[in-house]
Amino acid sequence: MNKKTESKEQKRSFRSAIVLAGGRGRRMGMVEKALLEFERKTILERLLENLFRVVDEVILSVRDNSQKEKLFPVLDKFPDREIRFCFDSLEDAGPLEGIRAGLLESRSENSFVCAGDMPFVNPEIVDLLFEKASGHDAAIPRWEERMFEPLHAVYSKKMLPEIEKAFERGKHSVLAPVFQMQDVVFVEVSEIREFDPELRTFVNINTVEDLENMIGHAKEKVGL
Ligand SMILES: Nc1nc2c(ncn2[C@@H]2O[C@H](COP(=O)(O)OP(=O)(O)OP(=O)(O)O)[C@@H](O)[C@H]2O)c(=O)[nH]1
Ligand SMILES: [Mg+2]
Repeated sequence: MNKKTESKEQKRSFRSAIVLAGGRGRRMGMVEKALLEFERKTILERLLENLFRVVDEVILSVRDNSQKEKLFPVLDKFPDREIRFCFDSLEDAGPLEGIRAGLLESRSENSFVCAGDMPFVNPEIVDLLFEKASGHDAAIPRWEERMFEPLHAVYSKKMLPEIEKAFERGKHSVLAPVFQMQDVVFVEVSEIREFDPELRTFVNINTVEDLENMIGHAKEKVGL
């Protein structure tokens, strides 16, 4: 680490990331997507390596204890890092429930939230989103009018009461509480492209085809 990076890190406040991993991976055939491996590393390990360049703790948002046990071995790869688990209260309520559990567990006012099936999350973009969110309720990438990346965004704890209200109204979309918050910063994808021209940071793996497209022969390696 050079002096410039060191002084930048000293200045900033404690940062948390929440990795959503409580889904069932139905479109992939019920696999644990975070544990898919290519080039000898799981998606989760890659993601944690990238996140720990810019955050101080990571919360793995899982549905229950048996899922925690499956993901637990990844902690061995990060012996000096702060990694905790949180659990859904509502069963199969989707990513919004995972965000709620994560924000409750987070030690920071602002947390970067991403899906656990994103192998190429770019630390520079995470850094940018934290900077944009500072003093605001959230910072969310926006493609164009009403197209967003809500599972690659920074949220403050102010989202929590809005999540409660959304659930009370029977709304489970992540954007439902977002649009109720007063001070959300939208970060244009054109700005993100300056750091990540191919926007690999948003890549997520939903289907076997996604996996094949991304890593060519990975299909063989994971035995699908
Ligand atoms: N904690 C938690 N995370 C979830 C839940 N549902 C989805 N996620 C996570 O949210 C992210 C985005 O969800 P999807 O891409 O739909 O993943 P998925 O639900 O496993 O996949 P499908 O079953 O194919 O929809 C993934 O990282 C999931 O693991 C949930 O009920 N609880
Ligand atoms: Mg899903």
